[in-house]
Amino acid sequence: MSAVRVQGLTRIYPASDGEQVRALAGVDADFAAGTFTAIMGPSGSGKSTLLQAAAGLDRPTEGSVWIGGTELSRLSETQLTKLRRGRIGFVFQAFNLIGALTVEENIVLPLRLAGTLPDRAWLRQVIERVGLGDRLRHRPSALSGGQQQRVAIARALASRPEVIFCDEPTGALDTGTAAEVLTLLRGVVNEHGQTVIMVTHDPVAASYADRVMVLADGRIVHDMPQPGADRIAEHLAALGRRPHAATPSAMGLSVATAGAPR
Ligand SMILES: Nc1ncnc2c1ncn2[C@@H]1O[C@H](COP(=O)(O)OP(=O)(O)OP(=O)(O)O)[C@@H](O)[C@H]1O
Repeated sequence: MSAVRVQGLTRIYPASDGEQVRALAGVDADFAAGTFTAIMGPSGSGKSTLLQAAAGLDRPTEGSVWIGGTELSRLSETQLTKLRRGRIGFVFQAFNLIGALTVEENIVLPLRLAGTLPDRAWLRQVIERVGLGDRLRHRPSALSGGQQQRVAIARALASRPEVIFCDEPTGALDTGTAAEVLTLLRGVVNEHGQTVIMVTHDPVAASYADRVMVLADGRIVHDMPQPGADRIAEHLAALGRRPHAATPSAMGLSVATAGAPR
């Protein structure tokens, strides 16, 4: 069963010089329920655009997106908002927590916005999983970066969504804290059967996934079962050597030495 499917996904942006930017050029992909996928590729290859379209945050120029059995282009803006609040979770690099609210209030905010009552037993599990039970009354500013990202993950999980989309969730974290956050995402897939789709530049982060998809120029150029951090880095470095492709430094390449515990 697919948690997310995209077909013929094309996104064209108007550019300031009157030209057009083809950020996605007909992407087909199927993300099975209960799997963890990393989306990688050079800067400007279309990763965030793919994530935004697949998550219903942006409407594609052409093509279709399904979340479970629901095709997004058939939905009104109100229906799309409802679907995003109930069936999708988001985690961003910049945490995006509300400073005036406590940790607990941040976690339940999407449920309040959706006007739904929290499933108390599920929330307890989520809070226990992210290890923030003793921080619920704190403001986000009193927490470390890793703890703030764990609040953001708990918030993404609060509605018990089918899919969690993450855009560079460890981009602002040090290596050790990043490993904790990635282990948490891995556990969400292994133990709760949720689906995680994560954009990352980091081969070590990608090595926590079941599958690695690499984009270049708005197309999928590699789609492989977890090959390990070293192989991922090699694939990315090879892409960087192609004519006209982004340089390895623009890809934020780091030399990967460690694989991830699964
Ligand atoms: N709102 C926009 N308006 C115009 N062009 C855009 C817009 N958003 C993205 N683009 C262009 O679309 C292409 C793909 O951008 P996207 O952000 O998806 O790439 P990315 O792979 O996520 O890059 P990065 O790794 O640097 O975040 C780029 O050429 C970018 O400049």
